[in-house]
Amino acid sequence: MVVSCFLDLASNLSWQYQSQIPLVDLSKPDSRHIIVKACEEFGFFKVVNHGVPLESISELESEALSFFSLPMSEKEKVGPADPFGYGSKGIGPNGDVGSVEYLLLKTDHSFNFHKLPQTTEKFPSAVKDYVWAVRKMACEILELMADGLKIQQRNALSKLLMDKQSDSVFRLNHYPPCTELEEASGHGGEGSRIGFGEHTDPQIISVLRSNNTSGLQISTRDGTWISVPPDHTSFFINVGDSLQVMTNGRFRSVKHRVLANSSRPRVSMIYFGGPPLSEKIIPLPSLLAKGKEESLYKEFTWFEYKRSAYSSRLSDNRLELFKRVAASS
Ligand SMILES: C=C1C[C@]23C[C@@]1(O)CC[C@H]2[C@@]12CC[C@H](O)[C@@](C)(C(=O)O1)[C@H]2[C@@H]3C(=O)O
Ligand SMILES: O=C(O)CCC(=O)C(=O)O
Ligand SMILES: [Fe+2]
Repeated sequence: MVVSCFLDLASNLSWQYQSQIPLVDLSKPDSRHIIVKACEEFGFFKVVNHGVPLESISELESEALSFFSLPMSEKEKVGPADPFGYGSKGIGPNGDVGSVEYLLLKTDHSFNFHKLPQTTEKFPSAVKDYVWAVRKMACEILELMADGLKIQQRNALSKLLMDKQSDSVFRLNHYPPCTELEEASGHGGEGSRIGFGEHTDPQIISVLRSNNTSGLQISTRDGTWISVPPDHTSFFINVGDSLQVMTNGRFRSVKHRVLANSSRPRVSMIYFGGPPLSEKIIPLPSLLAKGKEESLYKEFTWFEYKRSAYSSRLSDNRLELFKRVAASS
């Protein structure tokens, strides 16, 4: 009986990996095991049967497209991104650039949309509904992770996103299409036009959804880049640096990037679930309790990690600074 359950799970897992990207069906009872395996191996997986209403997704996509098609002078009224607001090409404060324009928002709805024209009047409520639904799904996934890791307190991770003080962020990215001229001049080849340079996300969990345009790639453990086939009806989950620390390195934060080589525009919407600023980012006690395992990381708060992240370049390994130096035996 035990053996047959194990075989069922194993054959199920190999099926899940056929497209290289782990696939999690949230309606299936075994999803917690697939989530844990995917977070250990890739720090990344695709989610179907997620329960986020399709109307709320398409409503936001159409509002985002209307925003990005406004004249530059209108978009600049809610810029520059410092870090919140509209930004074009420049990513973060330290000189990183990409073929992308974006709108970066706090999830507390404090962003001032009033400077935008009347045509965008439905934009704030579309963001609000979408963020609410996606946060709910992110919490469900974090609870399945806790189950899969056999952590007794199911909400040990999700409570951080539900906290009123949660420091979560929402980002809309627009990658303009590659022009015929660029394609003719040899652009469009592997790595030639960076939309968003390689990086890991600093938070706990990121929930990404894009239109049907390709571009997203993830790095595997051995450093190979694999392209993520786009699927506008699904979500993609990234393990962030904070979750890597909270699982004491058992889950890995995934390195990813976007190549903007397509002749069609790419629009993506990403919810970055973060803890309150004062939260200590330390391994979950039950993951350390069993054996002699010690934390691989120094103790720090989310505020300290974020401050350090914002003084780093996009591709820096930000966790390196927070690693404990192993005691020599
Ligand atoms: C270069 C940078 C942009 C970033 C802040 C940073 O200094 C390093 C982390 C970057 C990142 C990556 C994930 C998210 O897109 C983001 C909003 C975040 O929290 O960390 C961005 C930051 C940004 O664009 O402000
Ligand atoms: O736009 C995308 O598909 C990914 C962007 C990203 O990784 C980010 O905004 O952190
Ligand atoms: Fe990212």
